[in-house]
Amino acid sequence: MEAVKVSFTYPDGTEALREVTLGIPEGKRVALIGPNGSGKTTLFFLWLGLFRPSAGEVRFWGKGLSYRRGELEELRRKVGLVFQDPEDQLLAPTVWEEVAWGLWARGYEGQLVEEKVRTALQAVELFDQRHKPPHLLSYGQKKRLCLAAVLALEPEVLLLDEPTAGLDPGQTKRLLHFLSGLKGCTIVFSTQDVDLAYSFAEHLFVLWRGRLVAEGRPAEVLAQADFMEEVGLGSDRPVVLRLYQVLKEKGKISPGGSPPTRWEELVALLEG
Ligand SMILES: Nc1ncnc2c1ncn2[C@@H]1O[C@H](COP(=O)(O)OP(=O)(O)OP(=O)(O)O)[C@@H](O)[C@H]1O
Repeated sequence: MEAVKVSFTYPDGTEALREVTLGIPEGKRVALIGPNGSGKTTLFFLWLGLFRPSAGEVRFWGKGLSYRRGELEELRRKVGLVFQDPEDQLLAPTVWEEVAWGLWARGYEGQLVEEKVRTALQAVELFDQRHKPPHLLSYGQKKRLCLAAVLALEPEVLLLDEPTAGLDPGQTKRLLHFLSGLKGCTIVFSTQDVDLAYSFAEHLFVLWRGRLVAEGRPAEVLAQADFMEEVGLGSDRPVVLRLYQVLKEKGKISPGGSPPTRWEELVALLEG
């Protein structure tokens, strides 16, 4: 998925994106990081063809979007978006139907629907709640239900808008573990959390005031404290990276190799 010199201005005149050019590497976990209002959600909507750019071109694996109805339907079969706010996505009377709905809309029936719904709900630990109305779920459960509804459709590309916002640490850990196991799926997630971007993304894009201001490997981009401060993401480097650098300076960890991205890896390095 690519954006080529994409600009987007809302009808009220707010310029949300200006000349953004970026390409999502296929099959990778990719973070879009930026402070509030930097244009992350707008970019997701453009990728899904919900908005058309004011200038520039949105491409899906090299092909520019034409916005014809059939093409948009095809695009939305391949690209799944999980909204930041679950209330924007949930519409069915029960948890089970919330997941089944998208499958029915695609012509799936009977036992196949049963199986796909069960698998998706079990993946997000909500199968036991399948008879409940979604509005009675907790916020974190609603977020996981939205993910299940999209996962059941087996998208090639998963767009996750702030996937861990509002989840407790246990849920966050299990969600990331689950997402790491989705082989072959390109995952693009938006966040303002440098620790999340560092530990989970393989590639990273930094948006600031609607512009793309950096991209690269998380360990390289997020290590630049002054730059991160300038673009409104605070001067704190990711905790694991910071500790690794301090321990290396103090000679507690032998130099060489790439920095660890998770606590477990840092501890393993310390234990030598
Ligand atoms: N419907 C709209 N009409 C007018 N302006 C909008 C609309 N939606 C978003 N904006 C503006 O567009 C800019 C980009 O918003 P967007 O939601 O894409 O940012 P974001 O990076 O996803 O922010 P957050 O991290 O807060 O979710 C902001 O200035 C926002 O106020």
